[in-house]
Amino acid sequence: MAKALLKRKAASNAEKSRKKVKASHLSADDLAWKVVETPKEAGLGDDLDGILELEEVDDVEVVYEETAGGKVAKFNIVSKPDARKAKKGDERASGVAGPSTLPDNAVVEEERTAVVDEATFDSEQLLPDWHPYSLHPQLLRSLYAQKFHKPTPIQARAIPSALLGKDVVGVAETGSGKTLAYGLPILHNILVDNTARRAQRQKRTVRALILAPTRELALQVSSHLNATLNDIIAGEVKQEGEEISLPAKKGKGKQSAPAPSKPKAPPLVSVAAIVGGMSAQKQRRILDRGVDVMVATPGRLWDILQEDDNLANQLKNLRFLVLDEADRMIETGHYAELDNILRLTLRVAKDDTGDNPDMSGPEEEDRAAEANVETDNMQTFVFSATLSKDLQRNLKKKQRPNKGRKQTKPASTLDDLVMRLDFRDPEPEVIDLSPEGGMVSTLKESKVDCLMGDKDAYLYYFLLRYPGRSLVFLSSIDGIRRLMPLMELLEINAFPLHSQLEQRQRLKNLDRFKTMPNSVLLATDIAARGLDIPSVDHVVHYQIPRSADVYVHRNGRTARAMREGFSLLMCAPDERRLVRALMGSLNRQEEDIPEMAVELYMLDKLKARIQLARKIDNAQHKVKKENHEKNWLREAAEAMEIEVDSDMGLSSDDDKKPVPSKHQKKNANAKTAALKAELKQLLAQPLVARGISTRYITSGSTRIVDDMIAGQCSSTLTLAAKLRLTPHRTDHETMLGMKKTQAGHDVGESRRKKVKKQPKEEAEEWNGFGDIEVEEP
Ligand SMILES: Nc1ncnc2c1ncn2[C@@H]1O[C@H](COP(=O)(O)OP(=O)(O)OP(=O)(O)O)[C@@H](O)[C@H]1O
Repeated sequence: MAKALLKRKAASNAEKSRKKVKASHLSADDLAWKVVETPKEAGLGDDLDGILELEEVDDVEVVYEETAGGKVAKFNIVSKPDARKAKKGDERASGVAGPSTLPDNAVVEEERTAVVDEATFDSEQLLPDWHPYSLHPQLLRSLYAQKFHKPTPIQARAIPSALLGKDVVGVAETGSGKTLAYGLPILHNILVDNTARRAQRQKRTVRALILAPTRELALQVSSHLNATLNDIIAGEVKQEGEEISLPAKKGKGKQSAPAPSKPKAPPLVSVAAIVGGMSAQKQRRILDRGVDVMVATPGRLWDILQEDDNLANQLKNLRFLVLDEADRMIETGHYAELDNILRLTLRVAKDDTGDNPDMSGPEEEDRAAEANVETDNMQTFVFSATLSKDLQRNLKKKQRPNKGRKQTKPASTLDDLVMRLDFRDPEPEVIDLSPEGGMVSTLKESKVDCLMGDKDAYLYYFLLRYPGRSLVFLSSIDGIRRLMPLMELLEINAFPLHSQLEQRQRLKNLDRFKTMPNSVLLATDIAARGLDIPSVDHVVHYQIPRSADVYVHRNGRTARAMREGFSLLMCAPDERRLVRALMGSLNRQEEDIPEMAVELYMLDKLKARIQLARKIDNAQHKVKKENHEKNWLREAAEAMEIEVDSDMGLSSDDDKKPVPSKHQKKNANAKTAALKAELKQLLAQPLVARGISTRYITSGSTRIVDDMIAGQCSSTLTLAAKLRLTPHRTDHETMLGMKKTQAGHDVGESRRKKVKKQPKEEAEEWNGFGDIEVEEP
């Protein structure tokens, strides 16, 4: 600190001008303090118990703000110009490099894209692991730009087969890159094909249909594919025929006005998402313009298909059909729509005038071939992190039901669905890379046993104890509605995500969750599948998932693409049976999941806050509910031109209830306000771990800086004692006396002994996939 102050006083104007000062003012607590090492010569010894622990901070400029209460010190971080940028600047100034049209903040992109030059891009050298697939150069450049330097295991297995024209059923753990495993072969084929089509000025038709169970997943898949189509060549992001300057990074000052743009040429490959909750007209317009790859949810697509024969005809001639997360799709209540859509993709015998025949089954296929069935080369891809082993075996054995043979009852609706797909390939390639027990190796699982009524407190404890991005799964929308106001009252950044929210709101909440590093998404299982949110630190199962698959997919929102992740299962006594069953389906035991350590002393303190928040919520809820009912009644009565009080008799309930007088209302409001004030006070109090004195804390840390600037810290001891209050980097921000730790570090060992891991034959870089520790039965 002293260093910062001295620096400020010593800073010359010349020095200031060399530094780029950011305009944001920070408080002392926001600065990156580090402990000052005590010089040995001072003879103070090592064990000072923190009393003389000084902290300092570098590269901070102090500015004073005149306020009504007097002068207040604020701080600016001064960043030294980055050597690399400085060099660039020098070069520009000296005219060595030509003037750049890029904004300053695009320097990084400029460097990155410089090598992705269309003419000189050498995939053999730059992407040796991708090179053998001979993908379209546009895709290779994009993979390089996205830093996808090698294929993931599922991509390495699926892409070659798909490029050979085979049907593929791919099962691989969550976050393992399945989207591109099917996406790259599709885009490659269409890119090659479209170059020829464009030359012949042919109209676009849908050649790939990707069906996804939820709107969010469909939108995500479509943007993932679009990002892969973005051809990044030196200095610009370019979709074939389209020129866009690199987007400036968010929040980096003013952006220069866009240069007048040339009329946009259509992209070489067009990918569109057709999902519910968004303007159907707009989606129809997009379809009318022509789409190559359609990513859709079954419900909305079937709605459109019923009115659009042209589109239905296009789907009869698909080149690729994909079922992403097929197992979830049949659970979403859209089975009938899905079935109808899939019927359009069945092969039709040329002499067949009726409904589509069931062409599945090997015998039927042979007969069809003889009976002059229209041949086509549609490829079918089915991908999920969870597909039953039985289903995979049956697919291999080609035991698909057919008309002639006595049908054995399929094991599940999913088996039924997949078995009804009309694979053109007599032997679809079944690739199963799913790990034993369904869990990703970089995931740390844990469990906490608690009473049902204590789950709110445990959740609150967890969120405060381990700040980060936490995705909390609840089984019902009502549960989310109950928890949301509590979270708000407790000042937790929480957002809901469930099917009864408007689509716009769903996307907005998802976006907020994605962009805020310390936030909570309270979600139903619509968020369990496929969503690729970068850096979800924790998944919390507030309620036990209803099946093993759901458990796997929920957990799959964290620990993606080899990142570390953490999951917590909250288990009430009544739910233990479910947990045992859940683990049983995964061939595991309840003891396999280690217990999470909880600081019960801290938990008890939090319970007081929760109780108060519940009281406030109940009071507010009661008023809201009554108001809502009354308003509804009044509006209905007005619409019917009826007097509520007399004719409808609806007022009788109201009559029975004593109408609160103005005074009573005022009292109720005052009571809620008092409760809120009480909660606010509780929230403002530091949470202090057992055995820690609050002696220093109460003296307040924020004023220290002002004191120092005003020269009121006369003795070193006073200063040091006050400085002791500045939290150290490793100290927990809200729980004083506790260390900041990662959730995974506070988890005990699994109660089952682990067998020593066998040494692997060959170390792979992407080694988390399909690799799980073997445990004793
Ligand atoms: N070859 C690659 N190298 C590095 N990262 C990749 C590669 N391919 C895909 N990724 C990234 O990995 C992440 C997970 O990919 P994706 O969403 O396709 O996983 P998934 O297997 O479909 O997961 P889920 O089963 O949960 O749907 C994405 O952020 C994606 O950009």
